[in-house]
Amino acid sequence: MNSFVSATAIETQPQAAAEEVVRLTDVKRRFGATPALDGISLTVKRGEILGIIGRSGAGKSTLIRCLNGLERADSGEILIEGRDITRLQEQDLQPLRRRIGMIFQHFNLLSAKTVEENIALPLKIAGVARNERLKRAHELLDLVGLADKAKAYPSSLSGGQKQRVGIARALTARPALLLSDEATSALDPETTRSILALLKDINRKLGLTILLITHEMEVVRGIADRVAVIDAGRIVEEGQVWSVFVDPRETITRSLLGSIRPQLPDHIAGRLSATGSEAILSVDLAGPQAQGALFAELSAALPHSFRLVHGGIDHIQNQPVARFFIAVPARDPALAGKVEQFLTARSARVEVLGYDTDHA
Ligand SMILES: Nc1ncnc2c1ncn2[C@@H]1O[C@H](COP(=O)(O)OP(=O)(O)OP(=O)(O)O)[C@@H](O)[C@H]1O
Repeated sequence: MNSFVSATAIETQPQAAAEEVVRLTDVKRRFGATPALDGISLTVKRGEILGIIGRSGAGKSTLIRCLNGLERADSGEILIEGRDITRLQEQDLQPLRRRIGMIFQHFNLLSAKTVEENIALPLKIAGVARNERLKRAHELLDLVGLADKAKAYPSSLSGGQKQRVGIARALTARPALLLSDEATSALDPETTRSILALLKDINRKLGLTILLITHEMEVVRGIADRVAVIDAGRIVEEGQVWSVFVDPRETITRSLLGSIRPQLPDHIAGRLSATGSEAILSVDLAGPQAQGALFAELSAALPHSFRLVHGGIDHIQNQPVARFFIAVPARDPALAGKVEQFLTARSARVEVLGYDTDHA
């Protein structure tokens, strides 16, 4: 973990405004026949990290452009710290845009300027004196762990270092909201983890509100408090990250969760049919139950009632989240029902996926 300077030196300006930094109500934006945003309603509370996840074409970029006022919504309200940006003229949007810092997939740094100049640029544009803006740039370089790179040019930095500069620049004007647009999509997994750790650290230290737009559930899993799934311009599922992981309701959410959630191995899934010698059940559960002696108790209550096939326990937002696959002998047709009853009585979600005949 990096050692960062005291957050008090660079705190975001406290605002007397409402708890909600962002509130969208029934926002619509259509391009010809395509409803890019089809009635989006969501809120982001101060200090919260909200992940918005969706496939390509789901409406993420349109949502970002509407949020920073680059795109006009056809209808609906977009409140940033209580002010409806859909009603503002272009010249009134400018100060509001300064309340939103942005980081991008490809960093968008100016190659002819040094790291400190890149970071100080928003203050230069705002007319802040050179000494003051460089002081601020150095505070931010300390915060992102790049104090020794002030005089370097972006071309000499790694992708992770460039994104740290991008984060520092986004924070220069002390924004109320950090908007992250696929900020880790161009980075390798290890660098992604370090950038997510940095964002979480800044969120904790500064109380910074972060809206993460991504197509990767791993990013959401890493740092978000809540997740909203966007599909065809609509929020189709929303909740605390751990609860969406344990009980995804929508097919699109299950698909986005993909391999970061245990799946029945392909060679077993491919064998499943409507009859067979064993029923294959998925078992999902979260909280203390996920770490309890659930299977030992099941074994004691119903001896020889199951075989563990696959799965494990993950920890999301400090919550144990478990997903297992078990095989239950089908010779006693009532057994699968009894096992299911035993597990559901202990708050597990159980689904019979099919029957297997060949587990040798
Ligand atoms: N300027 C535009 N003109 C016409 N159609 C557009 C325009 N911008 C977006 N769309 C359409 O609106 C829908 C949502 O697009 P958007 O770019 O917001 O999705 P996205 O989730 O950001 O996708 P990606 O991850 O691929 O960038 C798509 O069907 C897209 O083709």
